[in-house]
Amino acid sequence: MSWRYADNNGPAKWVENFPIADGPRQSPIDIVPGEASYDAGLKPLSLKYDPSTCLDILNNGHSFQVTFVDDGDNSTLTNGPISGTYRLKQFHFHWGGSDDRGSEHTVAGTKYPAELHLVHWNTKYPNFGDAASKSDGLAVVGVFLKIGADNPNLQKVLDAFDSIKAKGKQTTFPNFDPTSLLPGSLDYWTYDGSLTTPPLLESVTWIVCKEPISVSPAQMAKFRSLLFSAEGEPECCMVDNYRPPQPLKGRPVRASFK
Ligand SMILES: CCCCCNS(=O)(=O)c1cc(S(N)(=O)=O)ccc1C(=O)O
Ligand SMILES: [Zn+2]
Repeated sequence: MSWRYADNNGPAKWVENFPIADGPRQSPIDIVPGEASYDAGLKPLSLKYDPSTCLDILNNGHSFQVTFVDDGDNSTLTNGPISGTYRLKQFHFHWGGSDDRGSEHTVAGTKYPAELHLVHWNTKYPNFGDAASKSDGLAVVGVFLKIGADNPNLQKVLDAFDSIKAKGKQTTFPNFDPTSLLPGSLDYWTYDGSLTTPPLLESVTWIVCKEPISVSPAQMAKFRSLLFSAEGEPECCMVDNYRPPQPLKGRPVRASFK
């Protein structure tokens, strides 16, 4: 099924092929800081990434992703709200057609121009695909991007875009350290949610950082130079690849900070 983000195949239509779209723990959500409850039991995040596990960068037709070797515990997420060890599988972004929108999570209704997602899977399961179907199978760390100074670490990712402009294009992307894309503070909100793209599986522990990282207007323009379309198809700019906030349905949102 070729889901996208346009009016005829976008988020409002996904429920037709993925009924879980109307499920009890869908993502993203609007995070209302005043309604989040501080949980002193929440541990700090432990993110330990090995740049040598970075493999390639791919335009998958709905975003681009940087994929990691996940056959060992080289790049992991531990502590935070989760128990056990989760391995980094890939990171990707969501962004808007202009700087006033693009993030999936919002903070008291505020949209950021983009949002980074670092996807990890629980090593209590044999592989990513199996984990993706379990209620505690995945943990995604979300980081907001805010318009400001040029981000030289992000620029390393954007410099690969000329080789992956169209859907299906892929190129090697060695020795990148995703730690360089994390904000100075790892204070976070956490709640139980889902994948934000089909199959929308309700298997994600969301960990959303309070502090954004910077992105310059020129760098945002570079994001918007990618294409949803494959080579030989009419060009369709990859923009507005975000799902809007979904009903909280009584879920608690916890804060790791006061
Ligand atoms: C077995 C089916 C799993 C498909 C989900 N794969 S994923 O890497 O977790 C993912 C997460 C997300 S998200 N926004 O982190 O929920 C978006 C896209 C993808 C993707 O596959 O491109
Ligand atoms: Zn995502």
